[in-house]
Amino acid sequence: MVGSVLVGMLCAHLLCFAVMFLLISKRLQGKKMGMDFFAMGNLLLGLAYVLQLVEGGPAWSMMSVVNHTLTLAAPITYGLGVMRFLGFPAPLWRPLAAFVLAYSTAQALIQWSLGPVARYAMLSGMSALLFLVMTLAALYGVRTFAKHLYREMAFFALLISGICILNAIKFIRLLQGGLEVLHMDSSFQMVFYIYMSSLATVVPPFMIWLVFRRLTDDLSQMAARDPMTQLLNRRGLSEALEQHFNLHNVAPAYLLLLDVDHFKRINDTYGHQAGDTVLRHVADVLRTTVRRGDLTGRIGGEEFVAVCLDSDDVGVVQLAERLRAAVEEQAIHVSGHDKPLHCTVTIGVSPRFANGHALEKALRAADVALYQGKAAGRNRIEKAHAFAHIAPLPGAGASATT
Ligand SMILES: Nc1nc2c(ncn2[C@@H]2O[C@H](COP(=O)(O)OP(=O)(O)OP(=O)(O)O)[C@@H](O)[C@H]2O)c(=O)[nH]1
Repeated sequence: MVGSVLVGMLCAHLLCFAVMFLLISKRLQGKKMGMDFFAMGNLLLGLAYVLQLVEGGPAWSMMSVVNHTLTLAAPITYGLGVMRFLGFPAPLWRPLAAFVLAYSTAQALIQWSLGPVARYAMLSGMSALLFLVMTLAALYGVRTFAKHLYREMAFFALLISGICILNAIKFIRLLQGGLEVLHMDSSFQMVFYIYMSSLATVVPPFMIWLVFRRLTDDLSQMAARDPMTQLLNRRGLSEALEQHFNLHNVAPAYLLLLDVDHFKRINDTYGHQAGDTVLRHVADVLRTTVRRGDLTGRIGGEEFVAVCLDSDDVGVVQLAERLRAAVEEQAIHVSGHDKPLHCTVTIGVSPRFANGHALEKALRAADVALYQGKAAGRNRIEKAHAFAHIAPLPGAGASATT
């Protein structure tokens, strides 16, 4: 009786959260983050437990075959959902259909050749194996593809390793004691159902938390980046610099302000779309030319920024020269035009500065140098005077610059 109540509650949890996952996945539209798969997984497992309740105990029937197949199809679907969440393009229907066919056939063969105990043991053994693979994948993910979800993946691995262990114990007990073990009110089954009910209560809010985290991460990424080039915007640069200087003992930085020469002429001659292609090209050059760890941004129409971290007066000018030469040398292919375009940039270099608050001052200093570079003929590098010679921005406090 108690066993049936536990299984009934488990069904209710699974099916309710299946509906919730489905509603969330509908809301997420294009980027469902595996929520539709989790809804399907919960539905399959919920239905499997409904069948178990209806059956009452071990039996050889179509219902039992379907029950076993659904019980294993659910973790496969969850696994595929986790892959989706992590950004791998996992398909659902084909692997699921292939599994349903293969496992239903295997059940018939095992039942006829080895008997019912072997069929139930196969279910527990396969479940233990599947959850073991999922636990190992989660642990592997902690060190590799899901490093940013370190705590979440470790917690997930802990939870599912519990089901793995319980199924492994059930497998052994089935082989030793036969189908008696599966009696709904046996103490082992009670522990099993209580653990499953706890999981069915804990895991869905946990998954929803993961989606929420991903969405808020995406939002802050969007707020910090320029949508056209995916470089940092002014806000993103400021935050990244703050973070950099919050680390102890970091060397001062330099700011390079790049402006595409005669960009209005490019727009006017080739059109706005060609202008956008040129901007994306300059962004790519910037991204690929700076050192790993340096910051790159777009702060206005055709104005770009590189913040050179951990360098010196000679190194920063070398970087500026590399950037200038790379932009000048590379041809830009624009759709609708046979001949590739060429463009140049003028670069203003700020004096070095040592805290995140100095960004505005550094921009101002680099801008003055840039203006001088434009006046001197463009396609060149101009290094700023010391900050002391630059008129302070309205409202800017004294910054610890060097
Ligand atoms: N295609 C495109 N054009 C933009 C974008 N943002 C600003 N612009 C254009 O960039 C041009 C900037 O022109 P100016 O400020 O006169 O500078 P310039 O022509 O590059 O001249 P110099 O900087 O003096 O060499 C303007 O025509 C803007 O309309 C953008 O996102 N895409």
